[in-house]
Amino acid sequence: MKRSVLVVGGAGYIGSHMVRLLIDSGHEVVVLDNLSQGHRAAIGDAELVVGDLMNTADLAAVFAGRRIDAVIHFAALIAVGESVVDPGAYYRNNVTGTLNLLDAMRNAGVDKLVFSSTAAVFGNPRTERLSEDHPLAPINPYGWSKRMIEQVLADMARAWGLNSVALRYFNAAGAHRSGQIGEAHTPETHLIPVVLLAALGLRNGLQLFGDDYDTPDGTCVRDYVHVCDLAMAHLKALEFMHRAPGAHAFNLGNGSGFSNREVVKVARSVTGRPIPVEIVPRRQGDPARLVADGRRARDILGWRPEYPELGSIIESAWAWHQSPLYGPFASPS
Ligand SMILES: NC(=O)c1ccc[n+]([C@@H]2O[C@H](COP(=O)([O-])OP(=O)(O)OC[C@H]3O[C@@H](n4cnc5c(N)ncnc54)[C@H](O)[C@@H]3O)[C@@H](O)[C@H]2O)c1
Ligand SMILES: O=c1ccn([C@@H]2O[C@H](COP(=O)(O)OP(=O)(O)O[C@H]3O[C@H](CO)[C@H](O)[C@H](O)[C@H]3O)[C@@H](O)[C@H]2O)c(=O)[nH]1
Repeated sequence: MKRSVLVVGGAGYIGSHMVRLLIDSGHEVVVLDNLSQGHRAAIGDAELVVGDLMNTADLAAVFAGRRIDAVIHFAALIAVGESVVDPGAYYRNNVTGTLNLLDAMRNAGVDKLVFSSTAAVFGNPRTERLSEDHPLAPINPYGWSKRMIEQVLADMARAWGLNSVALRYFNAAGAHRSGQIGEAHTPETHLIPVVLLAALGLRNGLQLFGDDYDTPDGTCVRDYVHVCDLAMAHLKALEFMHRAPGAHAFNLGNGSGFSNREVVKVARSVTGRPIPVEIVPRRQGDPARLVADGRRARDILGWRPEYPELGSIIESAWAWHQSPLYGPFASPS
């Protein structure tokens, strides 16, 4: 069924892949983004309202005069290390900003939300793979900001009937098969793009944050999931909310963990370039290992990742970073 969807943070990395999928699937889209990290060019012909979650007038204006069936909310500050250094900015933007959005939704009578949560809500894992039943015990302000909103969503389901799905992504990576959109943050802090920028000679190699973790090779382990597979999970969540009221959460990962050293090795093989690595001290706030047990999303949402292999995820990101279209995205807007 055709839906009318507000995508908040839709000009960003994951949001722009969502916008593309919604349009390709025949849905109507309006994007709200402050372009602090987003790119106008990433959303093609979709309608863009430039506005900020911290400005309640911007929010009221985007809902006024539009029929919106559901909101997909990507807008946030996203860097784990930065959140340890500047927690206030993270709680303000991610928590207060989302509360403002929820108030505007309630005022406009919109009761469906898909929320970008994160594996960082779990903190240090007590089991090899993280299922939805694992305790939530974040170890950095970024993770706490998302954990708090998950609680807010549960409370608002009871208070006024908000229906929501929190999707806890593990590590998003890769780019759209068209080669037209992909990851481009300023500054770039995520491992795979940093490694690929080093392969291109646009950075002096990779600073690897710590090799003294309790993992097989001493470097952190993460579960990489293709950005287009994440977008597909949102489409399924959108339909799920129509048949399952209340607040729900799903973990989205492929269930395979790769150490930072393994990521560099696969990237060297995909790019055929030497990628120099310098070991530096640990970055604050990093859990040693985050790997998903994604069975619930597969069983209940029917989510089936199309690109589960790390090699193909990095290949798609490499194609994007080499594309002439990447250049204009290398700074925001
Ligand atoms: N990238 C990952 O690996 C990852 C993993 C888990 C969860 N997440 C979550 O997914 C979401 C999207 O991540 P991303 O990598 O696409 O990030 P991104 O920075 O590329 O996208 C976020 C977008 O939101 C916009 N934005 C930020 N604050 C805003 C505000 N106050 N008002 C309006 N717009 C605002 C930015 O301009 C940007 O376009 C985030 O909520 C993030 O926490 C990301
Ligand atoms: O230059 C770098 C960049 C990263 N790393 C390491 O690579 C691993 C992955 O780091 P990323 O910054 O790529 O990703 P995170 O796991 O810290 O966090 C990402 O995934 C999380 C979910 O797992 C969050 O939701 C978050 O938004 C998103 O930034 C970490 O061990 C990090 O220390 C380096 O060694 N050098």
